[in-house]
Amino acid sequence: MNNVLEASQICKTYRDGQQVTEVLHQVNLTIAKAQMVAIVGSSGSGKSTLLHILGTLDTPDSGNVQIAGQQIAKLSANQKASLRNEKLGFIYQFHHLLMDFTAVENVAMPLLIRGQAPVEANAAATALLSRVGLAHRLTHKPSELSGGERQRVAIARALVTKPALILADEPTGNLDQQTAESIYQLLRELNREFATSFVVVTHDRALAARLDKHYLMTDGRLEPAP
Ligand SMILES: Nc1ncnc2c1ncn2[C@@H]1O[C@H](COP(=O)(O)OP(=O)(O)OP(=O)(O)O)[C@@H](O)[C@H]1O
Repeated sequence: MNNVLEASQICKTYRDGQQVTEVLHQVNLTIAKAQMVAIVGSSGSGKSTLLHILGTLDTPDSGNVQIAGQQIAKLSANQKASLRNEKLGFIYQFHHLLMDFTAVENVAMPLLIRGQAPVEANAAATALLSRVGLAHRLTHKPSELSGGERQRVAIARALVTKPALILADEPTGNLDQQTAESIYQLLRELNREFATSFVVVTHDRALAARLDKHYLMTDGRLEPAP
């Protein structure tokens, strides 16, 4: 099985009293191993909602999500948490790094949660931080790093468990053009090196056009870009 993710006929509606908002309408998405896919769309079109559903952090009203061959709807909360820890990595625009911990500690955290010994976890985190160009920032805390450096720490943290699929919400969102370019180059290198698949939600159409496949989200409908 070469598909890391298969989502079919995903629907999601929010109800607030009388008001019904259909946020996702019969969305289909398939991601192959080592494929990088972009989703572009205007604000409020449903991109983050879809990303949360693909990441098993939210449930669709109907439709199926399969990750690494497993039907998400059949899993318990604990099984979903294990699947997230083993198969998925998350990168957010605002990093969500732990502010009281150093770069190495932030990156080692997912391995420690898995039960890996601290010495090994720190060695793996150090190697990956060096790989993303932060060998000289290992013991810095997030407040002592630039925006681009923090994003690199977040990328290293997402990759340290060698996930099959990384879900990235605006990974270059609040960065200047040059830093955004270097983050794109880094994601592409890591994609080639580890055969990691990516779903990247972005407003940056130039970035989207450089990924392997590019979709447009319009009012909850996902279509391949022309
Ligand atoms: N918990 C919720 N309850 C009600 N409506 C919601 C909820 N979460 C999201 N929405 C609505 O769903 C729609 C899609 O939101 P979503 O965050 O997925 O959009 P987006 O495409 O990611 O936007 P942006 O680019 O601004 O982040 C929006 O109209 C939003 O107001």
